Order: sequence, then C-alpha cells, then structure tokens
Amino acid sequence: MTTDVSRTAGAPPSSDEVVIDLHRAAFGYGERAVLTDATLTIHRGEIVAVVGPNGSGKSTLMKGILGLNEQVAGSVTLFGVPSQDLHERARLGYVPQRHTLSASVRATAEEIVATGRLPRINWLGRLRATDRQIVARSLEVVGLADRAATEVSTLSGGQQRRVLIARALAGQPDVLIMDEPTAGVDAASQHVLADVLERLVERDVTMLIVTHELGALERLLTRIVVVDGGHIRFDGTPAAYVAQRDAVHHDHDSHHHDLELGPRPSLAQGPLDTTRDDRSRP
Ligand SMILES: Nc1ncnc2c1ncn2[C@@H]1O[C@H](COP(=O)(O)OP(=O)(O)OP(=O)(O)O)[C@@H](O)[C@H]1O
Repeated sequence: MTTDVSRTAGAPPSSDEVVIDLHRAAFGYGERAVLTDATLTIHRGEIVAVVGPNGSGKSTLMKGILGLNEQVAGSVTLFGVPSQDLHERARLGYVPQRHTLSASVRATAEEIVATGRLPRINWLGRLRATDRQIVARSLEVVGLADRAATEVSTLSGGQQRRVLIARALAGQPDVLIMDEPTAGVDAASQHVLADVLERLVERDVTMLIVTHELGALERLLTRIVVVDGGHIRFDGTPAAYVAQRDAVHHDHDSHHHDLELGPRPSLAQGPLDTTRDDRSRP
C-alpha cells in the first residue's frame, strides 16, 4: 500500500482528464448570487492561479466548487460526476483563507495534520500505521518533518500555513484548493511555500490557488483565471495573461489606472494581483 501523499502519484499525467467542470454556475449566500455565469474546465495536473480585486468573488468561486456555499444556477461536475453525487469529498483538499492556528490551540503539528486524515480512516476512528506514515510524509513534503512534535502555537505564521497545507495533503486529495496560502507571510516564507507547491506539482496534484502574489508562483502556473465583479473576466495561460491583462484591467477595473505595467512585464507586476490595499484608496 502506498503512503504517498498524492493519491494518484505514479499514474501518468493526463491532461485530458477533467477534474472540475463548471457550466454557467452561480454561487452565493442565501438568496444572493455573488459569482455568476462561471464556466470553467480544469484538467488534472493544472496549476491555476485565481486572481482579482478584493471582494470580487474568488473565495466564493472556491467555496462553490467545494460545495460550501449555495449553488444558485448552472452545473458543477467533479471527477466526472455531478457535485452532489460525489461521495469521496476528501478528493478535494482545502486550505481556507486567513486561517492560522489560534494561540489557544494546544496541539502539535503532527496532531493537527492527523486531523486531515479523518475523512480517510476507518469507522473506528483509529489511525493505523499507514495513516501515521501518511501524516509523517505530509509534514515532510511541507518541510516540517523536524517540527512534528512542536506545538503549533509556537510556529511562525508561514510555518502554520504549511501545517495547514500538510493537513490538507494528509487526506490525499486529487485537487488542492488553497485560498491565499501566501497572504501575510514574509517573502522568505513565500518562497518556501512556492517550493512546497513545486513538490506537489511533481506529485501530480491539481491546484487552484487564490493569490495576490503571483510572483512567487510564477514558475509553477499553467493557467490564470481573473475574477472581477462577480464574473470570470479572463481565463488563459500566463503568457496570454501578460499579453492581455492591460485590456482586462482597463475594461473592467478603472480604479487601477495608476498601476501601469513596467518596461519588462512579468506576472508579478500585474495590476490585478496588487489590489490588497485598494479598499483604502479613494
Ligand atoms: N459568508 C458570506 N455571506 C454573505 N456574503 C458573503 C459571504 N462571504 C463573502 N460574501 C460576499 O461575497 C462577495 C465576494 O466575496 P469573496 O470573499 O468571494 O471575495 P474575494 O475575491 O475572495 O475577496 P478577498 O480578495 O478580499 O478575499 C463580497 O461582497 C462579500 O461581502
């Protein structure tokens, strides 16, 4: 039996295999649709950055895929079956937004990561040797093997994010959805996280990453989706994004006109990924 954190590791990558398919989907809260007319097809092995201004609907899109909010319209197909018929929810791993571990949590990194194993364990709820190996392997993938017995409250913000990624990995997901995994962590930790994600790419984990910091992920991305004003405004390769983002930006988001491209455009310079402080602007 494999103890690899990627459930499907070792299988040949198949770019034809559709893992997430949205057709004219609308998601929201209660009666109110926040993100509408979302059509999106994600293939296995893709590394997708989801970018856009604050409040544009990025998290709503992620939660919609995960079934954590209301699906108001359209269809969501996961691994070839309608979302509501997917029993193996653990195939989707989730690292929620702004989630660090409270100082009041008295648990070791290993204990937190072990909770990610719960959807996969037997009905007696006991971790078997294999489960423990997967937990250890998950900590190793995020570079925290030596911190397994450390209380999480004593770890840095960046390390806590990595513990949460390891917790998601312990469920052996086929798709990992991360909502701003690098937000609020220092530049060094961002690069460590990018290295962690690179290791996951090698393991053929499909990833959707909501981010405001494209730069650190630049080398990994296969695709960029721009969400703005409750709609998907752009969906294409990083190269197409670099070529078209001025048009995307000027068409739909006029308050960013002060953030023009530099002479050597790179992903890190995009106006749509530097909007974190826009709420304070006039
Ligand atoms: N639980 C909720 N209940 C009601 N409305 C919500 C809820 N969560 C988000 N919203 C609303 O949905 C809209 C989109 O929010 P969402 O969190 O999806 O944006 P976002 O692009 O992820 O923003 P940010 O970059 O700030 O995280 C906002 O108007 C927000 O107020």
